[in-house]
Amino acid sequence: KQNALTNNNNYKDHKLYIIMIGAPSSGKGTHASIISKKYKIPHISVGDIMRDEVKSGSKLGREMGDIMQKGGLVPPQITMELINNRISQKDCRNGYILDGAPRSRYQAEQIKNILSKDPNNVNIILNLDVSDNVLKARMIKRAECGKCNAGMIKGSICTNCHGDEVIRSDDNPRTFNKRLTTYHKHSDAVIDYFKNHSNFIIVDIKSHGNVEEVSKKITNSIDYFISYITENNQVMKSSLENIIN
Ligand SMILES: Nc1ncnc2c1ncn2[C@@H]1O[C@H](COP(=O)(O)OP(=O)(O)O)[C@@H](O)[C@H]1O
Repeated sequence: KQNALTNNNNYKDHKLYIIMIGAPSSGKGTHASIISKKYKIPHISVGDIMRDEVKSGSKLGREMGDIMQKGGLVPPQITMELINNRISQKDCRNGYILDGAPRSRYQAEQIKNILSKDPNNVNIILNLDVSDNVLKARMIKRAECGKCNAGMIKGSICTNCHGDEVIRSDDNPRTFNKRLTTYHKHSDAVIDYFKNHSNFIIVDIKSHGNVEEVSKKITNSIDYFISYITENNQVMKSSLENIIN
């Protein structure tokens, strides 16, 4: 169903904020990019922002690069500063999709505080759920475009901009396993934190299928949410899980 939010990226006083969480290789970046185009909200990839800082060669970038190469988390204050700088830009005024944060309870608290300032925000947390075996198999096959950062399969050309592939230096089995361990260490705390805050809706998306299948589930859940708001003029405060999967 088309409505004001999809056309105009806000409905009355509601703005759309989507937070993508999920393990490395769960598809956060791919789906964030699809959602960004469909709902006309900017895609904020925390990993890309950090990689840009590393590429800049700054002292901060060098320190961050070491941590990222070891599969750890960049310190929380630095992470929040990078996120805050980006989301305070003009294009984020009417909502955005945050891909790659929060990754710890502290980040969850900070992001909750930012998004709770406006009680009319539509805050959807998409939790991409994929088993570790599938994640590992995906990592071995994946590359990304050196030009536009879109996700792609190794040995192909970018379908988005025809750019050449690059393989992320942290997509090797050793670093990947560490990233996975880091993810499992924090993910329950992040999800539990939001479960206790009623102005955030958490949608668990079983993401084992192909991109189209998963994308359909995601779009259905967002559209369901939007039509609820359109019809009731209030933000829904219950779980969508049963409707989506
Ligand atoms: N919110 C964050 N907090 C701390 N570190 C982060 C955050 N987001 C990204 N990073 C760092 O950047 C790396 C790459 O992140 P990302 O590109 O999102 O890939 P993935 O989710 O596949 O691990 C992470 O392993 C971590 O070191």
